[in-house]
Amino acid sequence: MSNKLTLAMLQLPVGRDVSANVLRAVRSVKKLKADNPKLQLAILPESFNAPYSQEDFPKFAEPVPEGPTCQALSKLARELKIYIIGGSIVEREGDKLYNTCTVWAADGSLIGRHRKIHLFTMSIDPENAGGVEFDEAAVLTAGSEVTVVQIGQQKVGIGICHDKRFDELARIYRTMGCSMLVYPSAFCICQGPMHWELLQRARATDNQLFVVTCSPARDNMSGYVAYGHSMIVNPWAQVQREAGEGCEFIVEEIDFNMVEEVRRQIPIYKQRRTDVYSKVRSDL
Ligand SMILES: NC(=O)CCC(=O)C(=O)O
Repeated sequence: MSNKLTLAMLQLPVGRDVSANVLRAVRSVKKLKADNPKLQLAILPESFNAPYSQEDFPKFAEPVPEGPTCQALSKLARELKIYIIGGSIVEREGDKLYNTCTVWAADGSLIGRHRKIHLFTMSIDPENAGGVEFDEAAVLTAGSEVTVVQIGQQKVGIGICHDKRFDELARIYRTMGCSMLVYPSAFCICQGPMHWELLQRARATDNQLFVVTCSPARDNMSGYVAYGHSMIVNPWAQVQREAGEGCEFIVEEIDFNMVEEVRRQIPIYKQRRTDVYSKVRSDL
C-alpha cells in the first residue's frame, strides 16, 4: 500500500463575485488534475469564495452542504475522483454564522465539516507593521468540535488559520493518530513575517507530522490583505514548499514514511512525562 499522496495547494485570488471565485477554483483544480493525473487531493484557501471581511460575512453566507459553493465542490470531487479540502466559506445555519471548512471524498460525499474553533479577534497597534483590527467573534460563532478526516491511508486534522496558533489542538490531532494537519488560512500581513512560518514549524516540531497551509493570493487593494506564502512543512519541521505572494499553485508528492522516520529517531511522544504534567495541569 502506497504511503504517498500527491496534493495541490491553490493560492487563488479572491474577488467580490462569488460565482467567479468558485468557477476559478473549479477550473484551476481541473487544469491541475489534467496536468498531474496522480493528483489525489486539492486544498483551497480560507474564505476562497468571498472576501475575508467582517462586514461581508453575512452577505456571502451559504448553507452547508446545500449551498452552491458546496455543491460545486462535491461535483468537482466526484468528477475528478479526488479529495478536496474546500478552504473555508461562511456557513449559515439558522441565525448563526460559522467559518467552515468542508472536506469532500472522491465520490463527492462530505466527509468533514470543520467550524473554526478559535475565532480571529485581534487588535494590533499600527506601529507593528501597519497593525490590524479584526473581530470574527462579533459576527461568527465558534465551532466546538475537532475534525479528523481519512484521506487515503492518512488521518488528517483540520484547522482554519488562527486555529494554528493553538498547540493544544494540534497535539490532540497527533494523539488521534494524524500524520498531517491542514489549515486553510488568510493570515494578516502584519503578523505573517513574524509568525506564519514559525507557527507552522512549531506545530510540525511538536507533533512530528506534515503541516500544510493554503492562503488566498495577496491583493494589496483589498480591505484585508492576506499574507500568501502557502506552505508545506515536513515532520523534520523543514519548509518543503513555499509559495510567494501572488496567484500560485503548488503540486507536491508527500511521503508519509518521513513521519515514522522522525518519530522513530526522536521519540519525544513516548518520552512525555504526563505523570509530572498532570500534577499541575488538571486538563491533561
Ligand atoms: N484569518 C485568520 O484567522 C487570521 C489569523 C491571523 O492573522 C493571526 O495572526 O492569527
